[in-house]
Amino acid sequence: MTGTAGDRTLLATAVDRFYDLVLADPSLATWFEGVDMARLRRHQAEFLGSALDGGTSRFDLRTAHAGLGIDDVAYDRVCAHLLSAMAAVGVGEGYLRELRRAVEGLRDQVVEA
Ligand code: HEM
Repeated sequence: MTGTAGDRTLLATAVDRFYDLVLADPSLATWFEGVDMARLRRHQAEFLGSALDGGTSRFDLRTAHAGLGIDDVAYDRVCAHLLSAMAAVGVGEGYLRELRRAVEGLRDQVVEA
């Protein structure tokens, strides 16, 4: 999805929308207190643009989330916000299906509680 400049702009828009949804969700907001959100939005867009397209990423998700006590419920909610943000910017069904499968594959690296 992230081959062209247009794709990268779309992804950045989706990531902004994604974190707006996360921060507006009272069951998730506390995890992000004190986090530099501009940096996180940037890093998430970079991560999604590389790792989820089958490439490698400089981010180690296990290390990034270590000690945060993230459980399956929180993980499911974050993934739901990610998918609805992607859908809202007009990403196609096929890509959404791939994305759903890809984020399911990351669960073990993020959930620890
Ligand atoms: C689809 C699953 C997820 C992906 C792909 C993902 C990806 C990332 C990435 C790329 C970073 C930046 C790492 C860095 O800057 O070195 C990050 C940081 C972070 N993530 Fe996630 N994440 C996911 C799920 C979650 C969930 C479920 C939560 C909490 C409910 C969460 C909370 C955080 C927090 C708080 C940080 C910032 C940590 C810090 O800067 O100290 N993430 N995540």
